[in-house]
Amino acid sequence: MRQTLLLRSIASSIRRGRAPREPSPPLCRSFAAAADQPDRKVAILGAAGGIGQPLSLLMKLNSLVSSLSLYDIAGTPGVAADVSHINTRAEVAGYAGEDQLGKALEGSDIVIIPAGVPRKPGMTRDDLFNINAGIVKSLCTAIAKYCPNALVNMISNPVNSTVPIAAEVFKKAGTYDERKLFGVTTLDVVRAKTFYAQKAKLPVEEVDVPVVGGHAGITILPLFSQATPASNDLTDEDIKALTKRTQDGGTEVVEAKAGKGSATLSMAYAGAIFADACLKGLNGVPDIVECSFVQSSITELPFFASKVRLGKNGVEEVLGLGSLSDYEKQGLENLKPELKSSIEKGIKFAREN
Ligand SMILES: NC(=O)c1ccc[n+]([C@@H]2O[C@H](COP(=O)([O-])OP(=O)(O)OC[C@H]3O[C@@H](n4cnc5c(N)ncnc54)[C@H](O)[C@@H]3O)[C@@H](O)[C@H]2O)c1
Ligand SMILES: O=C(O)C[C@H](O)C(=O)O
Repeated sequence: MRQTLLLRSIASSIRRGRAPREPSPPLCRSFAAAADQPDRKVAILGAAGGIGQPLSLLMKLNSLVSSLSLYDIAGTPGVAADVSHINTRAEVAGYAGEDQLGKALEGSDIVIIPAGVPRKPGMTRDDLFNINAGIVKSLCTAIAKYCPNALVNMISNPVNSTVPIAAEVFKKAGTYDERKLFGVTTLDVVRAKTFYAQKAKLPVEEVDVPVVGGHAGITILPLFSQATPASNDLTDEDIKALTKRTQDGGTEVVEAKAGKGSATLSMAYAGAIFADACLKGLNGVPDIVECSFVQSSITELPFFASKVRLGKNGVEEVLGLGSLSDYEKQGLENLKPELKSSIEKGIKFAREN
């Protein structure tokens, strides 16, 4: 088609006795080509919020997305109109209010949930439980009804409890598939990589650090003994400080924002990385591995964050912990009681409400 047009323009220039014009380079190139990618619908619940807006932007830039469904209790028509003008593949629709939730969810391959309240200084993630547990429960009830086969990427805190709540809701509805439910812990990995690269003076884009356990305080356990590239320059004190900074990364941002919420931009980045990995897995790209809080049997706890291999049906394999340093072994034992109690709290809430 382009070639035919070019030939016609050359022929007409020759007829008019002018030199043929070079075709001009395309304007506003999109980020990536979409050729031959299957159609994928991604829904974001809480899309008008601090995380939801930049996450909507990043998912609009992802050429694996053909349909982007933005849902919130209010404000989504504006976000959707704004994002929809970006010249990338995904068609964008905004839905506001509970009566539009079904339409927002129908046909979704992935549902990302950043709906709920964030922390203020002095609060723990568990202090969000009373509000966010109910929000997550009602959204998951709708997912079970309108898109029971979707992969669910849970961002809403406390993740250590909201993932078990989602599992119980899906079990009750008869739609639970443990391969399709993920607590998003990617921000812990993003932080661990950044802090480790800075301290070890390594190029950050080459660094990998697995983070296991859960997503709150000491339940976040970065495995610096498995970091790559390995660094021989770090002392035990350095590793302790890096571990603490990773565990307190969320609080560092909450305090810096001084009452105006928690991490939103770095979380949107992390959420977009994780959703992209899920999309690639669904599309059959091999060897897609990310850390995530999933149903697990690698410890005695029913949910645990570790490396998981993603495939066409979600989790293909939950990978083991690998060999741990004595410091990490101790960290693992220390985190279990808190993680166990957060998981049980979520399960109890979902069963009783
Ligand atoms: N997993 C992580 O690593 C991580 C990182 C950062 C934040 N978070 C959590 O993400 C959540 C959102 O944070 P934020 O900064 O975007 O908050 P925010 O208040 O800026 O946005 C939340 C959005 O959720 C919407 N919402 C509330 N109830 C809803 C419902 N029933 N249905 C749909 N939308 C609803 C609100 O209208 C709002 O737009 C918080 O719970 C926060 O703790 C998790
Ligand atoms: O710290 C928070 O409350 C938000 C989030 O869980 C984070 O790790 O940044």
